[in-house]
Amino acid sequence: MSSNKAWSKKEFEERLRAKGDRYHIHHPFNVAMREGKLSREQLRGWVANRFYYQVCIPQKDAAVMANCDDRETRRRWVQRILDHDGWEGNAGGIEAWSRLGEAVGIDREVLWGQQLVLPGVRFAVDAYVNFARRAPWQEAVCSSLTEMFAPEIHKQRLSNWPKDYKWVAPEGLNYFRSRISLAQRDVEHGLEVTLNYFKTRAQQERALEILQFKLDVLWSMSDAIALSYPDKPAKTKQKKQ
Ligand SMILES: O=C(O)c1cc(C(=O)O)c2c(n1)C(=O)C(=O)c1cc(C(=O)O)[nH]c1-2
Repeated sequence: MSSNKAWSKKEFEERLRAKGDRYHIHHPFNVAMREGKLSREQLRGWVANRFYYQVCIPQKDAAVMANCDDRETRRRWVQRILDHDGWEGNAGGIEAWSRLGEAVGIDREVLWGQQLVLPGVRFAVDAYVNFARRAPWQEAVCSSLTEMFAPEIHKQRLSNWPKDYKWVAPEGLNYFRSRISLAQRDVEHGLEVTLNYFKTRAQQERALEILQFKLDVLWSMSDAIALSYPDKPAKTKQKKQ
């Protein structure tokens, strides 16, 4: 039966990439961000909540490594943890995100204390970390492939924030700048693992479901943030008495 035939690697990759139409780049909250429509409070809410994702990513990557029995893979994967946690002479991504927090005016203690992290964001991010703890490491690698779509969203922010959110200190944007090349490197490795591991058609379809799960994690985070930081109703002109 032809419908059960495995896709070629090329077609499999194309189907993974086609999932980009469900990326949070299309979420109404992100669309509003790109169109310069967010209030200071909304932008601060987003930065404070995304911080929880940032601090959990290295734990997620450590879970992948803990489950991985392949030394070569671990040697490459460990770099992801260092990218976020930093090392001597490099403060790392979490610190860069915390500079973004300062640039939008969030008190360092409030940010690091996770005081603004919403329950929905916590649930979504924790679901991702728990998936990486429990799944075979190759499945966890597959779930990181939303990063295929991340360079575009970082580029959007780099291009529109300086004109639409002039009140944000420019050095706050360094995190986005740093992630473009790192995401591309991560994706190269993630795709290599995924295209080799998911071989049969059923496995390839499972990979698409895993990617969808991760897209849903990101979408749910945006839903929770949008709900708690709603648009202000447009001001109506006061009638002169
Ligand atoms: O700003 C974003 O929209 C965005 C999205 C994603 C993603 O697609 O998962 C990541 C990042 N940023 C990011 O900065 C990052 O370090 C990262 C790591 C991972 C991952 O799943 O391992 N995703 C992402």
